[in-house]
Amino acid sequence: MKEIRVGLIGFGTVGSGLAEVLLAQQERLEKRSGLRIRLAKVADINISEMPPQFGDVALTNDAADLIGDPEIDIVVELIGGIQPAKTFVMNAIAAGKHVVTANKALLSQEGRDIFAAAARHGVEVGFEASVGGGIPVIKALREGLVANKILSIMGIMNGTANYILTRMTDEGIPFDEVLRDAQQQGFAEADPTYDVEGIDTAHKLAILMTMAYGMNITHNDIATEGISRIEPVDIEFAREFGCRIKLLAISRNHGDHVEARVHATMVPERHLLASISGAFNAIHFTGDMVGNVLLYGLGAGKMPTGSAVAADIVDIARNIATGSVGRVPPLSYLPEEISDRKITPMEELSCPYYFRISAVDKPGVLSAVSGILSQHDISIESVIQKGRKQSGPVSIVMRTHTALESSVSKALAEIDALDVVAAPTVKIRILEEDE
Ligand SMILES: NC(=O)C1=CN([C@@H]2O[C@H](COP(=O)(O)OP(=O)(O)OC[C@H]3O[C@@H](n4cnc5c(N)ncnc54)[C@H](OP(=O)(O)O)[C@@H]3O)[C@@H](O)[C@H]2O)C=CC1
Ligand SMILES: N[C@@H](CC=O)C(=O)O
Ligand code: NA
Repeated sequence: MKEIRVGLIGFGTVGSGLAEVLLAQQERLEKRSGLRIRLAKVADINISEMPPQFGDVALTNDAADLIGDPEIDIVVELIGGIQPAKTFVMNAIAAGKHVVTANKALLSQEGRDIFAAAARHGVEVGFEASVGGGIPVIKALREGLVANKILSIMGIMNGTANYILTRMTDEGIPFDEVLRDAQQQGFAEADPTYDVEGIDTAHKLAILMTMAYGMNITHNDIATEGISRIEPVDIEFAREFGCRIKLLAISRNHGDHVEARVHATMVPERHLLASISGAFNAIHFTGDMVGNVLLYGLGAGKMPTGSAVAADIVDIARNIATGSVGRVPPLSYLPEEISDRKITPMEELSCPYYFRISAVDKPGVLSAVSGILSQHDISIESVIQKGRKQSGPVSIVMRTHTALESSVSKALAEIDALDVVAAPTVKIRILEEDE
């Protein structure tokens, strides 16, 4: 049986998960591929000894030693971050090795260089684990939906943020405590700001948009807000409005321009995405031929992500064995067909909004606020003002009808400048039930 040798850089959460998947599924993979896929070498800066079940796997602390090893066919990068990950990936490609990575930060920022180098050197780059963890979303988009114009992408793409919001909503656990728990479970990024500020979701949306629309885009082109300003009180008010708060990635293809945004969103309880809990992700595509497709599964964690990395390794191993390397373009479109597209300015977005205004409880405040909103053509659907306080600000909560983002920004700047307003207004966009 032909053997394909894998070299793994980074034996952390996902790296050790991959090693366990390859060991546990060795026979199954042989039956399915006719190949022996062997983890031959691991490079990790801090590990001095491999766990006993991986006793026959060589260990080094120097990634260069693994990349330069002529025995290795596929180099798997699982250290995360931009550098030295990019150097390792580029050196592996230059050495004629195929590469698999779960590193969405790297691909969304440096993907152009990496895919161009891979094409020049005739090697493959697998990145299934970079979006949706264990969910086969990359393969579904690239191969299953190849006969569709993709009209929209919408989803929950960060397990940590969804885990935090779910436990805050269902169990009332404070933000910091749930974040620590997500870190202990290995869901969070090395810098968890990426998870809670929406940056990781923007990395993933950029990768999907490149593949869906054949466009050049990095996460820097995506309007991004996170969940760090969401307080338990917002979760309570969302419940009163019949919604749950989710961190959504939203992109719509308008032909000559495309929408791309990541932000906390109030999702009506009857919407499919409202029921996605914990570290689960759900990614919804609309294709012009197929209609709606929803992919659901664990978006983070050792074994699900290890399973996605293993799937890429098997794909590449099969291509090596059958002499069909490069059969499927990694980004779905031929490289020369990937072009620049205009991104819709955020100011042109229209949707209903939730505002939580912290104001001193004095007569006339509500009319001052409504006056400003009406001057900017923003009409209020409902208002909640709870209790009266002797001192300190109270929350005035409003749900608006559909309003233009640029008008909302101007109105909130005026509202926040009022003497009676004590803190910047919290704004959350609301998804409509049929979106
Ligand atoms: N965790 C998850 O659920 C998911 C993670 N990903 C992505 O997978 C990648 C890996 O994440 P994860 O496994 O969680 O990260 P971890 O931090 O758990 O693992 C990274 C490992 O790489 C080691 N390392 C760091 N620098 C080097 C180096 N220069 N040479 C060799 N080894 C090095 C680290 O050592 P040390 O700890 O000492 O720094 C650590 O053991 C990231 O790109 C992440 O975004 C994708 C999907 C899901
Ligand atoms: N930190 C990420 C890991 C997977 O991509 C997440 O929480 O989703
Ligand atoms: Na995936």
